[in-house]
Amino acid sequence: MTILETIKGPRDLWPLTVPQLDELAEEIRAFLIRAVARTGGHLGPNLGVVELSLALHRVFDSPQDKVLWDTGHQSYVHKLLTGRQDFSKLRGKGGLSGYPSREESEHDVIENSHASTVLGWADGLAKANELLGRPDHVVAVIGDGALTGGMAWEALNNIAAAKDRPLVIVVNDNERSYAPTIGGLAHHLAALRTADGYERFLSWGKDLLDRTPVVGRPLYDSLHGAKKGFKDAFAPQGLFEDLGLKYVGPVDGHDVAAVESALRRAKGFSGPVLVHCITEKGRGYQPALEDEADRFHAVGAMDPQTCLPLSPPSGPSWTSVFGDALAEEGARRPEVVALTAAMLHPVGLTKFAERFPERVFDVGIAEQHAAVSAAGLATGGLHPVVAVYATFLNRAFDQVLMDVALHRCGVTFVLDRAGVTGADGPSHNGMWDLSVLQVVPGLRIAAPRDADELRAQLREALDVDDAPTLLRFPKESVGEPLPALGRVGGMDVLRQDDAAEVLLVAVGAMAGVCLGAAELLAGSGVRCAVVDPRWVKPVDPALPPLAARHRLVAVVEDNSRTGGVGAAVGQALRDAGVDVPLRTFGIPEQFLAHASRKEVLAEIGLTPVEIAGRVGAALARREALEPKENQE
Ligand SMILES: Cc1ncc(C[n+]2csc(CCOP(=O)(O)OP(=O)(O)O)c2C)c(N)n1
Ligand SMILES: CC(=O)[C@@H](O)[C@H](O)COP(=O)(O)O
Ligand SMILES: [Mg+2]
Repeated sequence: MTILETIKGPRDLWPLTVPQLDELAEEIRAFLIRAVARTGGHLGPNLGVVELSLALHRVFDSPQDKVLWDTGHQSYVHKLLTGRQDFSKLRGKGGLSGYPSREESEHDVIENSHASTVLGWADGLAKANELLGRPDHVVAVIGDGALTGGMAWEALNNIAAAKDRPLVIVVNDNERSYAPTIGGLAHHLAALRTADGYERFLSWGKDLLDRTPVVGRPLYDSLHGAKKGFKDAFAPQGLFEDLGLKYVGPVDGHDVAAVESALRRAKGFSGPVLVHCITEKGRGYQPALEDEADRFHAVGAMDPQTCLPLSPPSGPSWTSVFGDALAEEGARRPEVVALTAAMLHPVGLTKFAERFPERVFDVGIAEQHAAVSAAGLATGGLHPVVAVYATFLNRAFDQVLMDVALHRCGVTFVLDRAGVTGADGPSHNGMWDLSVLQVVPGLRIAAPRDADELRAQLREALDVDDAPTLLRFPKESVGEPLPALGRVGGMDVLRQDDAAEVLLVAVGAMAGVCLGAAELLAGSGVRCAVVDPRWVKPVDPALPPLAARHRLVAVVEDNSRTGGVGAAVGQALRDAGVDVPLRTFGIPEQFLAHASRKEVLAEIGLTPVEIAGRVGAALARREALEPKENQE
């Protein structure tokens, strides 16, 4: 039996010796490589927090003490130590979530996989403990990447002010988000890392000079006098200490005894304290360590020996089509610049960055800053393209509204992972953008249905320099071209039928689903036309009169039904005095449990069969309600 198999809960760690802990760490790494290669997941981040997780659960008594994880993608070891060792369906339907989950365990608190929130949670929990007289500890783990998010600093500002409120912050500093972490903070963390090197260098120098006859001592004394200036130059006084936080570190995050000692010291402080752990993303797995792009930050199911994907993609992704198109546009349009929030490669900016390195800005995990900086770039005469995952733009809504749109800035937002993403769980689905952004005056939104449309709509967006534009597409292969048979207003006709009873309005990647539904309906004698609005906001003025020529209209979108495109179409029809019955198909107003995109789409009825069935039933109900003489 392995040591790992004996760990049923954190307290089983407490009696272990350091050699046993080192052995357990190796067992855990082997487990992670084997299990995550089989299912896919965040392998690199979790390989980097093995010893840290062991030490945390030896020093703190979870769940009484709260162990909190920022972003939560690095909580696999935490799960292994808190009674969850069946990773066979990790991130899959009915299996373990890839993030903390209260439903799974009392040891889990934050399920939200959006970065930079952990310190806010910790601030609140520590205040609650103080007010309710609980002696429990709160320890928050935040990565160096997540620390570049503004929310982290809002929390730090509050935490540092409460000098007598215990709270332990662990900075898991592996020098990377996906790519190496950017910005002044990264430089400061690096300086703190050298602080340790500086001290070691100093003690080495002192020993050497002590052993140097005659000149040694006087030389050491003069150097020592210069120490203050030298230290400030090479290891500046900690930003965190200047804020008012106690600082412990830097600590070798892979030396479990050292981490444990630092955490025990921190636990003993009566106020807020920051433990700076130096770790290595991908530790213990050479292919991850050699992965310059992102140290196997997030891998698909793969062969652990060859690292080749077990199920290669069926075709080019939307991301790759966008990346190629933007690089081409960038060659023609010198005013185009690109912004990423620490996800240059995942959002497809690699090629653009290779060709125009001076025209790409990685702002760190700071989507709000990206939007406001883009407003500045646009006002300065450039055309910024802000490429983010759809769900992460949620936090920049006010900046899109009040900085970009209010000032009519020509900024183009490109939302990857729009719609159901699936395996990353409820906080990763890009299911709110078409609802939340409906209220932004002047913002124009496009949803391409295939690669050609993505390229065309990107060009159209880049031509707009007096208003914000936005494109959105899902996490999947881009699929076959879906050619237009004609155009009505600005809308493409995908299935032509002048005698159609039903009009299906297909939003973006739902075009294929609508064409499939129309085919099924035709098989049961219901004639359908299918249109793709292309630009879904504002609603095309040609849509109400077109709708009026049908007996039923259905809008199908990979977005929340609440306040989405379907709702906007309904409002446009009413405003135009068109009272044709309307059905809206989309994502229900709920948080979706993790499963594959395909499984989730089936669960929520965004499939040809389901849509055909419900449209057919709605039409039948309409017929049943109509007086006989009205029916053709
Ligand atoms: C608001 C937000 N933006 C972007 C992401 C995507 N993302 C997930 S993990 C990650 C990098 C996190 O880096 P760090 O905090 O240093 O953790 P590490 O992976 O290095 O352990 C990013 C950018 C996110 N989860 N949340
Ligand atoms: C934790 C996080 O937010 C990202 O790592 C995300 O899981 C990546 O998603 P994709 O795998 O879809 O790029
Ligand atoms: Mg990091």
